Amino acid sequence: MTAAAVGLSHSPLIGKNDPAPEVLARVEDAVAGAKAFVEAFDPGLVVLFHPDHYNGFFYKEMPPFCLATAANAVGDFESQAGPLSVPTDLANRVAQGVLDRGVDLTVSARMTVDHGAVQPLEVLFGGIDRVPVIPVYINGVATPLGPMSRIRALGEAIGAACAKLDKRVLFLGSGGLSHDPPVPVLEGAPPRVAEALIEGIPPTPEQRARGEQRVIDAGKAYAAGDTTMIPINPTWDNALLDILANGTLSDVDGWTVEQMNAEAGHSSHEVRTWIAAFSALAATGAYTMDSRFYEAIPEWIAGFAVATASQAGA
Ligand SMILES: O=C(O)/C=C/c1cccc(O)c1O
Ligand SMILES: [Fe+2]
Repeated sequence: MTAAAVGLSHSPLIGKNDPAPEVLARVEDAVAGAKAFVEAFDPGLVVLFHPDHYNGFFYKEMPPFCLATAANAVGDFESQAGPLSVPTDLANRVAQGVLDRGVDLTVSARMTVDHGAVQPLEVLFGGIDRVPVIPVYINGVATPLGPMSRIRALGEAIGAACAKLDKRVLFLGSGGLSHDPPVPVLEGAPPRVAEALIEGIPPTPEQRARGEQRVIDAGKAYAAGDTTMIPINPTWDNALLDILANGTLSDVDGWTVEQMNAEAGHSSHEVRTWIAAFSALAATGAYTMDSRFYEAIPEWIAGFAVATASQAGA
């Protein structure tokens, strides 16, 4: 088995509230580099660690993480809708391998995914159905959130399970880094919002459009410096990228949810997808980070990063 990893921030505001052209050009360069890396690696299987933004997972059952044996994209923020190419038999084998290694994984035979899963597939592969992909949801917004050590354990178990496959496997993490978009919170929510967060009542097109406009407006306010959101934290973001580059992944075990909220915003937990992806790669052997890009982009409400890594000596 051969493995590689890519971490890629996502934002539903890309193309809807863009930063200055020179910032955009730097991002496009970094993304083009990641695309070239992926093309050269030529994965036979992608394991996609992604969060959800109350489009697929709701409080009636909210697992800390869940592996899909089939998945459908909802099409929020004009992202692509429809089925992903999930190889069900392989997904079941990986799920069994994770459970055999003592991590209490849940599975979904009909996972709904949103832009958090779709955007990296669109950006790196040109669509959601171009490559066999096993989506692995990791909760990054819905409290209570578990310890970072369990995310490492999940990533390691998935890496070890995939090492048994005769495949070229790309571990892809989608999200983060520091950011604090206006994602709804169950605690203290008005009854109608609470019901939607618990039951997952699909929004009407008008409700969805209003919710999306609220995020776009927040991006404009964030960029104008007129906001109550926790600022993007480049120091925190670069410290995380250093940990990933150095392979000292257990350094995150001491991070607490409260500290992450305060220092990097309430959606900084999306970095759990990066931790899982790099832990999976680390479980297959030593690795090197081949490329690393970072820029704070308030217009996108994102500490925006792109990184690629491959097995040492590959
Ligand atoms: O409201 C949502 O569904 C998500 C918003 C958002 C904004 C900026 C960066 C992200 O990672 C997001 O998910
Ligand atoms: Fe997100």
